[in-house]
Amino acid sequence: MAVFSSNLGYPRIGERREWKKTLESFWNGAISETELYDTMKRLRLRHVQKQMKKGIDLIPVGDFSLYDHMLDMAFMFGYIPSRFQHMSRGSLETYFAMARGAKHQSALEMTKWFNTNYHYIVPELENTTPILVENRLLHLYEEAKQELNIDTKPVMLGPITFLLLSKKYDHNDFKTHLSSLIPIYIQVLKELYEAGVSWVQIDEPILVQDIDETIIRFFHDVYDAFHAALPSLHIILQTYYESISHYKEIVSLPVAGIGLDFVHDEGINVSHMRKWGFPDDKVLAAGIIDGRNVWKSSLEAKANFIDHLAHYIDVDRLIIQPSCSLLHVPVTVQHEQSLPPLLKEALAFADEKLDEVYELTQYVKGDRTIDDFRHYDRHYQSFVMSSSRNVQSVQEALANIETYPTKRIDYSKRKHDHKKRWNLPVLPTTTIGSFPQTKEIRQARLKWKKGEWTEEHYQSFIRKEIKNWIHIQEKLDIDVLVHGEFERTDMVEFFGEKLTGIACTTNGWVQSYGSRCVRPPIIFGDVAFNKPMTVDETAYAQTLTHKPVKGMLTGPVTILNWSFVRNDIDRFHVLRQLALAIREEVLALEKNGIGMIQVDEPALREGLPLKRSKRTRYLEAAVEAFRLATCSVQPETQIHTHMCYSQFEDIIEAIDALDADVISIESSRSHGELVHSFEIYRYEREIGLGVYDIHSPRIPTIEEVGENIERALQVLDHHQFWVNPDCGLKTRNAEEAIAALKVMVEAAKIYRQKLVTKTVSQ
Ligand SMILES: Nc1nc2c(c(=O)[nH]1)N[C@@H](CNc1ccc(C(=O)N[C@@H](CCC(=O)N[C@@H](CCC(=O)N[C@@H](CCC(=O)O)C(=O)O)C(=O)O)C(=O)O)cc1)CN2
Ligand code: MET
Ligand SMILES: [Zn+2]
Repeated sequence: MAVFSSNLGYPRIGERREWKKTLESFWNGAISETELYDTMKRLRLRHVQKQMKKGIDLIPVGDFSLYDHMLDMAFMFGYIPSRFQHMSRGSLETYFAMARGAKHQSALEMTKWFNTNYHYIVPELENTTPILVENRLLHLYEEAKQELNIDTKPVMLGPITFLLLSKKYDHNDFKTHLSSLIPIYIQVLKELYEAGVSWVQIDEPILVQDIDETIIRFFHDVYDAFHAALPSLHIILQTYYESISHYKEIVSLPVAGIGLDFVHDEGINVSHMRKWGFPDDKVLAAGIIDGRNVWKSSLEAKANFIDHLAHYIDVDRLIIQPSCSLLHVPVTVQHEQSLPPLLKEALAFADEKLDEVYELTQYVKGDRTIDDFRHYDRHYQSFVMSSSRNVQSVQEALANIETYPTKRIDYSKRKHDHKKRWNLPVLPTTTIGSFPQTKEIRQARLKWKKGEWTEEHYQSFIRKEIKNWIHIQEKLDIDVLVHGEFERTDMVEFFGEKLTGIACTTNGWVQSYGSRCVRPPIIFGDVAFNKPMTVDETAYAQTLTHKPVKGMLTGPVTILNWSFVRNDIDRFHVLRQLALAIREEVLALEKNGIGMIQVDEPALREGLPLKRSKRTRYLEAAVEAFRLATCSVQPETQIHTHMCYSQFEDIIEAIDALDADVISIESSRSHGELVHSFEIYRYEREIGLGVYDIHSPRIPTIEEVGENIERALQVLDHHQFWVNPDCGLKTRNAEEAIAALKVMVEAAKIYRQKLVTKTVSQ
């Protein structure tokens, strides 16, 4: 055996977001299907070639996608929901319609990929019998072979994770679905093998969750079958994001290699190796470079770790790789021009991480010594010691954390104050915060950032937008207004730019879903409030209307989960620092006459640890942070919060414990399921279950919105219920946003009227 360097997945978006721009040009008709395919092919091959030049031996193919890798799997197996079956199978039109919805078909649901800010399309299996529509992996392998003469490593999601993450089938039929998928996987693998593939990576991240014995038995069925059919193909069974729960059983499966995450496993994977050893007929694909954070590694410490692994496995059976796909980090540090130099030197994005993988592989081969690594991360080390990480006022506040209120007067008492203060109609209407971020707004911001526009010019442009949208909201007759968030690039980045201790990149883009990207801020030091961040725009909006304007902030948990966080202290310390900083902003808004303040926590569910045993601690910390941020307000101030993109059933008690007066939750793509959880859990506060999907350009009908209201009112009291969209409207255009809101307000009015008639007739 030889030692290999490997990668699990490379960012799709391209160094300059070429991928995003190409997709969007195709969607708005600026380029043809052929141009789309050609550009995508060029990008895909460029990525393979780049990895080859960096000395990566096992280069993934199949990680690249035109939208999402789960959707690719569903598509490859012909899992086309019936509402799309009139479209031609395998066509690009069908593919994008499933992802984004079409005129008469709603899109498939989209949800969080494990504990990340990446979202996947949830396949709907219905009673489809899968077939192999196209062996995508074979084409990708052959493409790289023909064009670049590189033997790549096809990567795909394994059948068990695929099925467990899919929906619209009876889970009692899991076995039947699995039985029909196994031969198809085997066909894919067989064709790959015959084409000359030697290594295949099959991802089964579900193995890091708490799965039971029955599922483990299915793992035997699947991998026994693969082995029986293709005894000579080298399959790596790959896991990531956590330690695996059934180590002993999993490492005994008949595969050539096991991929483990040694970064996010809290030492558990190694302790399993210590306890049970590692089979001597397998390779260990060792994930030792952090694929989810951006700090340079201490290669010295990593080399020591490899030496430690050597107690349990011959080093010539090691594959050195990142802990997971590099999908979650930006492409390269190279193009960053505005980061403080010391910080820039402390960072490693995808490309730099691959260099680290290469270096460590050379170490295992004996071509590097630990001495060679001594100075590699010196900038990172000096950074760790810097004063930005030891701000006295922050440290003092943390030491006195118990002096900050985390409890308000009883909800039952303050609720009456709120009813009196605003006297809103039943089923009040509102929106989630953002209005369309048009090209014009983004370009204005770009000009301001480049210095072509003065601060005043930009500010007055933003005010014009606010004014326009306050008028639009009044005309639509919405009850609780928002200023529209026009001044924000992104809800997390915006606060990252203003808080002390956080830096923002210029080109550090990461895919969030489809073509949408984010630049996660880098929390490098102690976090502190500097000066009010949202008061000017919010207070200005309030001067324009007699209706209440809701202040709009991003909560501490979300800032934490959507940033790259320093790793020298416990994350929960950072969380408390963020909570105290946001608390200052809440108080500043309140002081300036804003009576409703929404503190968004869309990432609260996403941060939930994959292992149940760790959840209580996380949820306690998250709830504490939210309460630290919000509980210092006066009883008459109404605190709102908002969440989206998640399954909420298992955190509903924590949601309650936030003690927010009003919550809005995304629910239209999975309405029935969410409403059902309120049958079981008696939620007493005010709540808006999103009544239409904002991710689709489709305008909902009054009937659809009405049905959603009606279903919610079956389990929630009408005095509790708010009517709002699923999430902010920043990704829509003005025309779509206005048309949909009009429908929403009309539907709310119809139901209001129905309620009045009902009360009168009773
Ligand atoms: N951080 C985060 N995570 C989240 C969400 C979120 O809002 N934020 N929402 C959920 C869904 N995820 C989303 C992620 C991204 C976007 C989104 O709209 N992203 C925008 C980028 C937003 C942004 O930061 N824009 C900047 C920079 C825009 C830009 O590309 N500027 C051009 C110039 C302007 C132009 O010509 O368009 C350039 O630099 O070249 C700005 O507004 O200033 C995009 O990909 O298009 C939406 C939802 C869950 N996770
Ligand atoms: C991803 S949650 C978004 C909440 C934010 N207030 C907005 O409307 O965009
Ligand atoms: Zn949202």
